[in-house]
Amino acid sequence: MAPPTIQKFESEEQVAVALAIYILHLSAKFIAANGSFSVVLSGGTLIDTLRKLTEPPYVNSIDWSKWLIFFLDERVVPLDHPDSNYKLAYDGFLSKVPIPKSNIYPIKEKLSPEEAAAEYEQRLKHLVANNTLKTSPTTGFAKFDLMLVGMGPEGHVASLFCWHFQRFEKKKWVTYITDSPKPPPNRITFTFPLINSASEIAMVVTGEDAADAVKVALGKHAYDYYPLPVQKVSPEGSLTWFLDKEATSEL
Ligand SMILES: O=C1O[C@H](COP(=O)(O)O)[C@@H](O)[C@H](O)[C@H]1O
Repeated sequence: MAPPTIQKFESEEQVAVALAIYILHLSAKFIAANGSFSVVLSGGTLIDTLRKLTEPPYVNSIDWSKWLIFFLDERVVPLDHPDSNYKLAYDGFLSKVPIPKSNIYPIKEKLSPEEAAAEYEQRLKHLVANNTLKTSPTTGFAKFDLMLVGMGPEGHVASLFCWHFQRFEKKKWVTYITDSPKPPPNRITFTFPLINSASEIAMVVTGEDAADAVKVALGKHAYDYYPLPVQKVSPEGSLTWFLDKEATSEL
């Protein structure tokens, strides 16, 4: 992987603007090259940081009809449950932009975590087989154009947590967890081989709660040891960090 690009901003508002410009350019680039733009959303604070995309001039400058939306991780709850990442994304972002409903891929409801993970993985493999999604020639996993990745204050990404074996998964594309340390306990999540097959990853991290984990991931001794899931984010494409002043306060 090429060294990550680290972009630091004075405020979360500036992060939101820079992120909108970055996504706008990638959207145009991938649509021109492939006719579509596959985007993977995290939940959490990321969704609010996408707000500029729903406003002029950005909202009118994007060909939303070509976007395909996937979920990096999901809580195994009904899609209208307050804990659902789909509901968070729908209320805060997807309902405000004209992405066709058939281009949005939420998890299937009423399945166990294990079944929901297997079903989502099968659906991704089907989309690769019918050329809706690309494959990484290096890893054989699906190759998404852009993953928008948030980070929890203790350094988790997606639903891949410290001290949980899912972060070492090598074969599955999507796995599950039934004892998430952050509620709710039942979740499905993309695995690191799938995450790291992406063309572009944006790590979007704001707020002082994240400062300690940012120090471990990006500070002077960052590469001496690898205790945090976020340190395993290492795509075959490009990695860009979007950080506000508070998140970098320990660097
Ligand atoms: O539980 C989750 O947490 C992470 C981080 O959320 P944040 O609120 O600290 O930004 C999020 O990226 C993930 O999608 C979500 O399920």
